[in-house]
Amino acid sequence: MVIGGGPVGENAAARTAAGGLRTALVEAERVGGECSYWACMPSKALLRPGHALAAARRVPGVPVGDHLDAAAVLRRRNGFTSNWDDAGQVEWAEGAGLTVVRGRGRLAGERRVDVGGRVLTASRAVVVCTGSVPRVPSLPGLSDVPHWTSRDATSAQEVPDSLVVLGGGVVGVEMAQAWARLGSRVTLVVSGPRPLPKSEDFAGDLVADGLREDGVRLLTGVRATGVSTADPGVSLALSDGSTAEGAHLLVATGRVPATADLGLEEFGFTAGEALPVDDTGRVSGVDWLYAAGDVTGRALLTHQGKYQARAVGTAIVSGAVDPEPWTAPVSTADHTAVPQVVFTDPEVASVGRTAAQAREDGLEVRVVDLDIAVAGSSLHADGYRGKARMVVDERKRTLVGVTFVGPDVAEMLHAATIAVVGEVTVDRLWHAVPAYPTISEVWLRLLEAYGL
Ligand SMILES: Cc1cc2nc3c(=O)[nH]c(=O)nc-3n(C[C@H](O)[C@H](O)[C@H](O)COP(=O)(O)OP(=O)(O)OC[C@H]3O[C@@H](n4cnc5c(N)ncnc54)[C@H](O)[C@@H]3O)c2cc1C
Ligand SMILES: NC(=O)c1ccc[n+]([C@@H]2O[C@H](COP(=O)([O-])OP(=O)(O)OC[C@H]3O[C@@H](n4cnc5c(N)ncnc54)[C@H](O)[C@@H]3O)[C@@H](O)[C@H]2O)c1
Repeated sequence: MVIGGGPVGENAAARTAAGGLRTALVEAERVGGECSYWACMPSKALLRPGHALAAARRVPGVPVGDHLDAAAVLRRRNGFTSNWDDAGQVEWAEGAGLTVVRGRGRLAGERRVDVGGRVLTASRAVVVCTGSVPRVPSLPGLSDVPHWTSRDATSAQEVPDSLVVLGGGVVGVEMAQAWARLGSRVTLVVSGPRPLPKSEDFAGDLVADGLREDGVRLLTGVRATGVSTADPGVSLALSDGSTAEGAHLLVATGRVPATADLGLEEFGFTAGEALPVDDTGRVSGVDWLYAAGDVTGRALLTHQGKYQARAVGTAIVSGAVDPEPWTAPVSTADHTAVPQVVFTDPEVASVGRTAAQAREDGLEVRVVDLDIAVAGSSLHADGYRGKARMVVDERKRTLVGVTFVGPDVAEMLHAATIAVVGEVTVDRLWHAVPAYPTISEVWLRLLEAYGL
């Protein structure tokens, strides 16, 4: 039985059903989860038209207007969320052999789950895939002032006249750019020197430049100290004594695992904390309980959660005990090879460790940095600006991290992921010849700069 029918729960359930186990999928809101209705899909649908317009403007000879048709963009976004109707996803789940149970699941003893007073019992395992919820910072006034979370920012049916975004993580930068390009006056408040603090510094700097070019007022190095209502909207007091005002305030300060009200305390776990799991997804100390996705806090990304779900499903079906790393029931890549794309313009596409993380991990590291300036990039856009970094483990001569920043670099990421996961040596990579004239020729330049 799977609690939580987001992308991760769906995948865990489909895997056990395909393995021949009768599988129930318990979902409290919409089958498809946060990703389909208030996260990945609508946010990317809001961003894509702005990227297409910017791309066309960078190539002389393409006749384009100077602004987006916001109503058409919002209509297309509504289509990607099926107007927040999960009938299609339920149909898919039933087609995959799952029994969809509507309601909020709560553990009610060993292998038992209470859904609205009805207790279901799993013969083999229960998998918790309940995702995460927005982290609400303790900010004076915040609880009294209506504000947006990522749900509002991805589902708004009108372009706000102005928007203050608190938090310069992935949600903050993506939503700041999406709404700025749709015509909103956006202020982004970031406590550090640049947005995207978990990425390489140059990534945050280039994204900051992109946001400023789109008219975003970027305030760095300031903390929010309080929130109050203003006419119209919201006023955010800042640590330098100034204020940021807007029609709406988006609080984008991270997420916490959705482990509250799940009956986990009875098994020794703390509500609000991530469920500790091994690499097969088995929850520490409870041999019939598994978890995958955001609720584990391992990597808050749809693709990585789905990878964990495939491992969990395989582990449950096969009953494998202590399987080897890099086998199907084990999500080994979570530790060192997680890919992510930040869908801003410029995009940030990265996998594995940043240079700083690799050094912290005690690796003997060599870093190669380059501007992305090859025939493919100059053909792609006039004035193409981008950077690439390759982090090499000098002992093994393999890549442990790669970051590309620039327009349309997302599709270059999977090659880097294969190199990191496959521990391909730079000497063998030399023989992976990039096609001319593509942006991927930067791979050849990186290897030449390394000394090959
Ligand atoms: C704005 C935004 C944009 C994002 N964009 C991307 C992106 O582009 N790419 C990417 O990889 N990641 C992205 N993410 C992250 C991604 O959304 C999550 O990593 C992903 O949704 C996690 O999937 P999940 O199934 O673990 O959880 P969720 O998608 O949160 O699904 C959990 C499900 O469990 C249900 N549930 C919770 N408690 C119970 C209960 N007790 N009983 C029954 N059901 C319950 C919920 O209703 C929900 O449907 C984004 C996140 C945000 C906020
Ligand atoms: N394209 C994608 O893959 C994508 C897009 C959106 C979200 N996500 C994932 O969803 C998760 C949630 O995203 P997120 O942006 O909410 O979280 P995040 O952890 O990426 O960023 C939150 C940011 O808020 C800042 N912050 C925290 N408290 C603050 C405060 N009081 N004042 C000011 N700043 C504060 C943090 O320093 C951090 O930079 C992330 O793990 C992210 O990877 C992925």
